[in-house]
Amino acid sequence: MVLFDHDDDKPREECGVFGIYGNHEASLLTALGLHALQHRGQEACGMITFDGKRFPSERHLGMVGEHFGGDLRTRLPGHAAIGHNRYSTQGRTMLRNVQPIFADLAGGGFAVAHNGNLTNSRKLRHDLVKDGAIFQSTMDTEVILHLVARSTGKNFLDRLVDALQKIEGGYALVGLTGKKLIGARDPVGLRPLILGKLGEAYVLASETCALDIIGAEFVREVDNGEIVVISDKGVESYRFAAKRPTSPCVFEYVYFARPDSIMQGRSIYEVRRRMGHQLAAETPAEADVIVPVPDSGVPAALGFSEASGIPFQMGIIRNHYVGRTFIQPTQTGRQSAVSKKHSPNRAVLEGKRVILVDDSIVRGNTSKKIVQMVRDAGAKEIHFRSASPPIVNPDFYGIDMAAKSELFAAIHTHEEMTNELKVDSLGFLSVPGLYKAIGEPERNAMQPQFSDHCFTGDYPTLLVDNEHAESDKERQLSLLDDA
Ligand SMILES: O=P(O)(O)OC[C@H]1O[C@H](OP(=O)(O)OP(=O)(O)O)[C@H](O)[C@@H]1O
Ligand SMILES: NC(=O)CC[C@H](N)C(=O)O
Ligand SMILES: [Mg+2]
Repeated sequence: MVLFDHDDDKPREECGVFGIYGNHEASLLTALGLHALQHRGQEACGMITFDGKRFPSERHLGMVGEHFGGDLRTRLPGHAAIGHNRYSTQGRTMLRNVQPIFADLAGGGFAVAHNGNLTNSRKLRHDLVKDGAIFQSTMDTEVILHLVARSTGKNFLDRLVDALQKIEGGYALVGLTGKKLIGARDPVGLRPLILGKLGEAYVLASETCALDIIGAEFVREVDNGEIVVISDKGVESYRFAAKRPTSPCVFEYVYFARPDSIMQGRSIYEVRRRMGHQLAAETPAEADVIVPVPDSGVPAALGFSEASGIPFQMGIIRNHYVGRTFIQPTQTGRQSAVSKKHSPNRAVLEGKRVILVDDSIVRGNTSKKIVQMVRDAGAKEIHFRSASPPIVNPDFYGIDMAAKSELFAAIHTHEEMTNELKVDSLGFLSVPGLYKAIGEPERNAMQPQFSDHCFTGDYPTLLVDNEHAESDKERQLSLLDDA
């Protein structure tokens, strides 16, 4: 008998991670960094510092601005800190599932914050529990702490390497011990992690926008399969996986990252604008105005307008007090956020032939509502364009696209989508067009330059949990009902 609903452990989306070592305002700077990374996770935020003796820590449900104001130097003192913005992938939104998570290991304290999603964490968790491990959360991330704790490696680094070699999936990790700030990136390089410098202090962050906000300079990206250890000795680098070409998640370029961030030397904004150029070339339409679906559709719409010569107009106004909708944890939350977020600008739309440009269509929540809204505001024709290809496969590395049955393009033909959206025409960017926009002449089918599984079905890692059938008992990760 199942006593409670199964923990809703379906993957959702990204998270933001930040770490700093060697600055006595570490917590203040971490709060700023997390603030710049708010778009990567809106459900919870947390921070842990090291003050020379202990690990002051705060973990909250909600956003950074609500919790990390005031005199943080008193609340969270120390010269080193790590922080996290959570967008849950495994484990519901509740206090015990807020990161960073901490453990008192035999050798001292260890805290970790994770962006990404592990694809074998449920299998590992079941094995660990059988072996006596007591889990405090239902997050995939916690298995890392248990694996480090149980490793017989001779020092901390060996134990961490041991743990990382057992996990599969996507991860950018920041870790903190009494002596070190640690960064690690999965062997494929699915999730982003960069190294920066602020005076004598070193910084780790998901995106460059978090360096900009604190005035830090970009040093380099953490390599796929690399661990960086930052201590009083400076930065040391170790490999825990064989060298292979990196293949970051292409969705960072499409939607996740902030447009002012730089990834792999590319401006996200410029990439998205080029997606718009490409989209205009591949799926032209006759129209009076190009209207972006704010926020993430804006650069591509601008590009579409540049390439087509059709004027760009703000035909949809975005309410600034509603965040990202796709990263809401529930379908009801997502739908109500979409309605509150966008309003039609009748002055632009009435009597016009409109091309609506968004970065992507996932479940179709946004596009369906927007089209209706634009129609009600008097648009004569509506042509919907997505600046990414149809999303037809689920993601298991930290994006909220777990079930194929939820993906609009996976369950409908092109004609059905056109009818369901009630548009005059519908167009998507092609996979070759996407690669071209990012700056690659073509996709390397043997070794794709990006993890593009949501479009192609080509998964870069093993999907252990997905292939392992769980019993009812196994699916229920925790009986503690404290949501
Ligand atoms: O098809 P759907 O399931 O609706 O998901 C896709 C939509 O969600 C995202 O917007 P979001 O509101 O999350 O963020 P944004 O403000 O950055 O565009 C994305 O930009 C699309 O607009
Ligand atoms: N979106 C993320 O990167 C989430 C990290 C982690 N898997 C969690 O659920 O907390
Ligand atoms: Mg959007």
